[in-house]
Amino acid sequence: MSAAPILITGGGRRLGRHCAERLVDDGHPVIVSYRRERPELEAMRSRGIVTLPADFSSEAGILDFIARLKGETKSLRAIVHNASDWAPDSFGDDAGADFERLFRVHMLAPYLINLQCRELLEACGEPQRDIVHMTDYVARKGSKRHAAYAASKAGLENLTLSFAAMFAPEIQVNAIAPALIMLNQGDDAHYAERAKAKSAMGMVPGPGVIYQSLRYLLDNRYVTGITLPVDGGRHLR
Ligand SMILES: NC(=O)C1=CN([C@@H]2O[C@H](COP(=O)(O)OP(=O)(O)OC[C@H]3O[C@@H](n4cnc5c(N)ncnc54)[C@H](OP(=O)(O)O)[C@@H]3O)[C@@H](O)[C@H]2O)C=CC1
Ligand SMILES: Nc1nc2c(c(=O)[nH]1)N=C([C@H](O)[C@@H](O)CO)CN2
Repeated sequence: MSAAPILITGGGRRLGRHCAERLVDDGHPVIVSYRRERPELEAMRSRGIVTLPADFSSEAGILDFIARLKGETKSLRAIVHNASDWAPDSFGDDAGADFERLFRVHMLAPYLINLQCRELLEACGEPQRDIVHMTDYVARKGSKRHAAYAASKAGLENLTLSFAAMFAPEIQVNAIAPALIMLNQGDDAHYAERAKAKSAMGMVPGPGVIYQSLRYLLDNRYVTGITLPVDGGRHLR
């Protein structure tokens, strides 16, 4: 029987893509969700990664994805909730709609996918099954410019505790809370220097440190209900 796949939501670029390709390197079948078609996805498909379109900004979009995921596989080894919208706060008429969108992407999608795909994880014949929530250092600190984003990530961090208790011992549920891992296009040198200075390590590590953290959680049979900080010592500054 072939191994059960690992699902990474928002896995078409950056951290999610890096982890998807490293998981394939390590012999896992992988499914990723993506929102926008991009050239990188063809390269991923050529490596056997299954790509499913998904927009989690509406409940209908979330439920549609779940239905298509269940048509794609009857079991899952793990689910990594990586999809995310790092939207700054808006102060106009869109503020409420923007807040609700971030709630749906960062909280409602993981909530409904966990509830409705629990059966796929429990159908996995391997001894360990995992759910990993990608949160953020600012979930505990807040953010002057991304308050709605930070609040929705704090909600996801709290869901880690509830689902860990709800799904034990069959499924382990943990979170990874990064700080600066990768810069974005358009981040200039001044931004980069200011962002690096926020942590004790003062660096932009790249996505490898996230895969190391994911690997640790996937390989450890005795860890559940935790949030693993991967933030260069932000709390020390
Ligand atoms: N990069 C960093 O330094 C940090 C990252 N993190 C967290 O780590 C995770 C990965 O970060 P990173 O790779 O930078 O993330 P990205 O900002 O690149 O977003 C990841 C993916 O989420 C998808 N996405 C965005 N909105 C939606 C939506 N409405 N429905 C479905 N998918 C959506 C995007 O798909 P598409 O491109 O197809 O639109 C994108 O590929 C995220 O959860 C992030 O919050 C936390 C702290 C620091
Ligand atoms: N979905 C995303 N979330 C976050 C991103 C990102 O690019 N996409 N980036 C950050 C920053 O690196 C921040 O940690 C430091 O400025 C946070 N979340």
